[in-house]
Amino acid sequence: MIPIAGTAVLTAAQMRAAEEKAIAAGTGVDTLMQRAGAGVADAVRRLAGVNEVLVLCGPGNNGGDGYVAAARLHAAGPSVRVAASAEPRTPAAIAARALWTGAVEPLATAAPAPVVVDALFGTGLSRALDTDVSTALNRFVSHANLAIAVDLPSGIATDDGALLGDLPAFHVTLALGAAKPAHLLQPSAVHCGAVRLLPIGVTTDSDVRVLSRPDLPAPAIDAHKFTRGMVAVIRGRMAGAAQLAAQAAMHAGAGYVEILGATIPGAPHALVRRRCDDSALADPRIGAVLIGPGLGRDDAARALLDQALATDRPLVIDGDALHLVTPERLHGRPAETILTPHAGEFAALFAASDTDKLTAARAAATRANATIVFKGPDTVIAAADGRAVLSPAASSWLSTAGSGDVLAGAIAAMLAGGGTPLDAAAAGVWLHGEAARRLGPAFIADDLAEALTGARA
Ligand SMILES: NC(=O)C1=CN([C@@H]2O[C@H](COP(=O)(O)OP(=O)(O)OC[C@H]3O[C@@H](n4cnc5c(N)ncnc54)[C@H](OP(=O)(O)O)[C@@H]3O)[C@@H](O)[C@H]2O)[C@@H](O)CC1
Ligand SMILES: Nc1ncnc2c1ncn2[C@@H]1O[C@H](COP(=O)(O)OP(=O)(O)O)[C@@H](O)[C@H]1O
Ligand SMILES: [K+]
Repeated sequence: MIPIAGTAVLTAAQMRAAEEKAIAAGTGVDTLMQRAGAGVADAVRRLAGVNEVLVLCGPGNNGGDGYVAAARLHAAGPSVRVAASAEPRTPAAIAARALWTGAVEPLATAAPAPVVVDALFGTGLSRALDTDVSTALNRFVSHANLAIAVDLPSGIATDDGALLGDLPAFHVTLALGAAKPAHLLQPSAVHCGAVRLLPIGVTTDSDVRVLSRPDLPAPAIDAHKFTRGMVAVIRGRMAGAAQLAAQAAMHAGAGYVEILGATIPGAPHALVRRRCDDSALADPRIGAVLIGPGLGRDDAARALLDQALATDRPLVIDGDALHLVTPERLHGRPAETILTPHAGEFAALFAASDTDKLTAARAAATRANATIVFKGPDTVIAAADGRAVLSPAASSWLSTAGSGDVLAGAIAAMLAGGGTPLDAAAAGVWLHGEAARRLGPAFIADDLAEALTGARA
């Protein structure tokens, strides 16, 4: 049971390919199922203690994992019962079923237990759950003190996180072999509870990974303010938003932050103010320019955006600027670009799409030749080369005005500090989430900007 931070994320097809590779190399599916079932039994025993366990088994290999786990749990001591939705159908699941010597109760009439283990369906789910199955699953989970899903909560679409039925929420999900997009994308992720990885000896590789704590060392002994990263924030119509972003960049660790345009009274003394002209933007020491927070969408805003796009400095584009730019305008830029849209800005920039958030973000990154931070309760970060990072759900208290400005400032600081755009965006998202976690409930964006200092430290 290991945390999924930093691990590879595989689709159902990629997982099957990894499984087939292992099988071709001599590790049979029965061996993989034994490893999976043993890992599940071990995790359940640790989490459930002496409480009675009810294992729900489906017809495929997810059910097979359930039978193996039930047999192993029984051998280890705890009281275990098994209920099944259908007879096992795959050879491996049929063999696993034979290991369970106790009764197999019908799903509809089985009594609940304090601990329920859902091994009904995993990556092979091909359609919505039948109502009788989802009714039974809800009944068991609502009566349990602890609900554990094997690989995925049954009824969740592995690759896009859609809910194929009326699903309960689980406390823990044990991802077998690798995390899947559904463990991180909404609406499914919230049904998974805490996701833990059970390695099963299958080599898993992917361009998509789970967000992890970035490596952000203290400044080098010979560091000075410009080597730590210089951020220029372009002020637009609403100075407060740009100032919030600038403060966030400072608290996230940038060595020098300037606002291009007038500040407002009470701005931090450490914040430098300059006129926004071509020479200010051409300063070669600038590591990242940020435009968009509070920019406005009028002609003055368009002129500022033109200036920002013309610089040869790395650029973070947020907020209003995302309504003024087009993906095609970003193609010729001589330096890296990061775009930080929420769902509305994403739709305005790339047009609404009916694909899942990961696919949409990756396509958008390629189209704009930029790194995309597609924000929300399941933030997806995608690079133009196809790599992507999925963030576990951050605090829902982030749904407060100005928290996006803070994120943009944090990302600009990371970019100015010298990271690749994908690493910088991921580090900014991590710092933002960590600052929110440290604050607990009911904070405002100004608190969040300040809390970046603690998260960065
Ligand atoms: N990858 C690995 O390395 C390893 C994977 N392992 C495990 O295998 C799991 C994947 O197993 P799997 O492919 O057999 O699919 P699974 O999720 O058990 O369900 C398929 C069955 O359910 C049926 N069915 C589907 N939807 C349905 C519905 N709504 N309502 C009713 N029936 C429905 C479907 O029938 P069909 O669609 O053909 O009609 C088929 O019979 C994976 O999650 C992991 O736990 C480990 O054991 C070892 C290593
Ligand atoms: N329910 C939520 N759970 C987790 N994070 C959220 C949630 N709602 C918003 N966020 C995060 O808060 C930030 C909000 O950004 P944005 O929508 O641009 O706000 P604003 O424009 O007010 O600054 C984003 O980083 C987003 O991912
Ligand atoms: K399951």
